[in-house]
Amino acid sequence: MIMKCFCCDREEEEEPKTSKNSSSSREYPWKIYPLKEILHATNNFSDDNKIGEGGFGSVYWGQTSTGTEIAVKRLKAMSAKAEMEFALEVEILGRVRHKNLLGLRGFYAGGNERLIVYDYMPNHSLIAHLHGQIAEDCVLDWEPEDEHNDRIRRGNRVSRSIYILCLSNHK
Ligand SMILES: Nc1ncnc2c1ncn2[C@@H]1O[C@H](COP(=O)(O)OP(=O)(O)OP(=O)(O)O)[C@@H](O)[C@H]1O
Repeated sequence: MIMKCFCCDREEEEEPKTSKNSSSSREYPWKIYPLKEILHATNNFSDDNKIGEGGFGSVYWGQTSTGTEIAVKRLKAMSAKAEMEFALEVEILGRVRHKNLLGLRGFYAGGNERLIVYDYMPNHSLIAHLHGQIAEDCVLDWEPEDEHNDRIRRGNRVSRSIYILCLSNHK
């Protein structure tokens, strides 16, 4: 799934420095990570650091030497489909930058290893907020009471449509 919906209630933090490896025609705020740096940050992809599992690989929490928290997706098997997912994700997230979208910090590609480094999002995914314990604790009110609530309701409708789109793409 390319559209990454995380609930971002986060402070603005310093962007990673654009590396010499990044495109010179456009200043992308990502970098190509040395494998060593990612291994060090994730404690060699220790099971204790594992925070999730997706269709294409496992996601690990990590911390860089400067103390920045990161999430690293490690593609589990090299296949044409996985390679395509990797390329698309890096390409799209590398171009889009918004405080409510998951930020790409960089990637590593070498041998059979494909790693994508994101900002770590501690607030769980949109799906976790719409389902499960978090959803039970925080029920959205869909009923408009006044103009302000009506705007929120319309916003919720859009979010719902995006969510449904995400789900249908996910199948
Ligand atoms: N940047 C992140 N910060 C915190 N947790 C994350 C981050 N990225 C992924 N996760 C966790 O890892 C899980 C798996 O993420 P991943 O992106 O691999 O899967 P997905 O989007 O559900 O599926 P797909 O493989 O189809 O993209 C997420 O549900 C989430 O719990």
